[in-house]
Amino acid sequence: MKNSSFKIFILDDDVWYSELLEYHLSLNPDYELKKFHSAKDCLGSLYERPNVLTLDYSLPDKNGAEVLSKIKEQSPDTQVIIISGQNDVATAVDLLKKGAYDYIVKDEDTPERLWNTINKIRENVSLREEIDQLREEIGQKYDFSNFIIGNSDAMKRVFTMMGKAAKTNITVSISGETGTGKELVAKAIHYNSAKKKSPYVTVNVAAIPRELIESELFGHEKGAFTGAIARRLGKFEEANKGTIFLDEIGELDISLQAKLLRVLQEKEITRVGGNSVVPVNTRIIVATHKDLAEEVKKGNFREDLYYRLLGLPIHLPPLRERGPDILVLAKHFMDAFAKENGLGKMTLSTEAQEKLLSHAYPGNVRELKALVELAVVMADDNIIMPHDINLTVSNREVDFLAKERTLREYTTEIIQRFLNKYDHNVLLVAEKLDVGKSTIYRMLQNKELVSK
Ligand SMILES: Nc1ncnc2c1ncn2[C@@H]1O[C@H](COP(=O)(O)OP(=O)(O)OP(=O)(O)O)[C@@H](O)[C@H]1O
Repeated sequence: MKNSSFKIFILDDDVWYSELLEYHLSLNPDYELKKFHSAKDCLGSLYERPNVLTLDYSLPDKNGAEVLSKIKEQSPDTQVIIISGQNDVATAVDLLKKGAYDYIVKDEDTPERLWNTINKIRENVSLREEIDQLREEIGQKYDFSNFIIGNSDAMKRVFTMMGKAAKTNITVSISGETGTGKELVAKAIHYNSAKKKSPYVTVNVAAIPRELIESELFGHEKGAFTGAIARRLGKFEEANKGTIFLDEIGELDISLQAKLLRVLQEKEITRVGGNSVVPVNTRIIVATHKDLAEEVKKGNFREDLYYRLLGLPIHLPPLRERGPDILVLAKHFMDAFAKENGLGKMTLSTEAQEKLLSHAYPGNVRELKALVELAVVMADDNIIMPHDINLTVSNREVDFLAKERTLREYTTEIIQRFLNKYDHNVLLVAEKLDVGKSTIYRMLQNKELVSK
């Protein structure tokens, strides 16, 4: 039990009787007992929040029902047990309706009955505490700052947007390069929202063959097509009252885009091969690594659907723009992997840190995680050295040049990489690259570069 001490107030103007109750209850050393002989004194001490209060119904200074309502007002969690000289059923029913926990008539069995009732209350209190604690633990598990790592300004902005998204049911569109954590963000929004106890269903639009996607999303009736041997519910129905996460939404076939738009507008679906409409109440989160606005311009994505889905946009910056987060994440993955594999405490050498900072991470966080895990396996003496980090899998120069950019974009990227590498020491970076420090300051001010 979490609270070993359990506070009980005994309110009875009969001094002898209250001492009798006190004597019986004091047999349990966990009970902290206090006696009061007037309603006024007792009500004045309610700030101590007793767990239980035994209330003599006929007090000289106040009627029992009145005292009960004051207690419920001032200390709603206190359980009140009425102790009455008379067996008056109508009064008992009335008091129980007003929130009393039990009504006990004074006779030779009273102490015994009181003892049992209090034990029952105590059990309930400890169960409630346990439930509260479990709820808190679940909340913490999904509290995004615990499992989405990042202290950079860019990630702080993402956390702020996530907080706003979690408070309402607004549609959320998450953009960002591959491996930046889009799916992680979607999940965290769901588990921090009011829908957290309802289903969270993921559909990777790109992974489902074109001819199956409609039935996957909206379900089908028996005999709708060859092979449809039974009715099957679609992901939208599965996610009813919860959240559906449509990953890679940019890959949705244009013919299905119209159907999805209709579902969003009407808030109902029709299963493939069916006639009846099924209402759905699902929060939608979509993600894409594509620039959807660009896809709209190219005619690959419907403009009306684009605006429907845009909702609250959250952009996940590429890892190379998160500055010091690279090392924070690397250490997180290193510790987690070492712990999972019982390898003891690992250290990342300064040279290894420099090597990690100088890489561009086209695969973003996913790539960093894989690199670090391999490095932990390769490391001798629990220290990761530069040669344990295998960057050849994705040659950084090739990556850097693969995507054609303007000279200005290259310049920005180079300065950003140097800033990351040299702990955002502007003077040092200006010296190393032989550019004016005011150029760097100006670019930081214009948010072309990301500061720490
Ligand atoms: N900020 C972060 N903190 C901790 N782990 C992260 C973070 N971002 C991403 N990850 C981890 O990196 C991996 C890739 O993340 P995720 O699958 O969410 O990316 P994604 O953007 O959805 O990728 P894709 O575009 O390929 O679907 C996962 O293992 C995820 O747990």
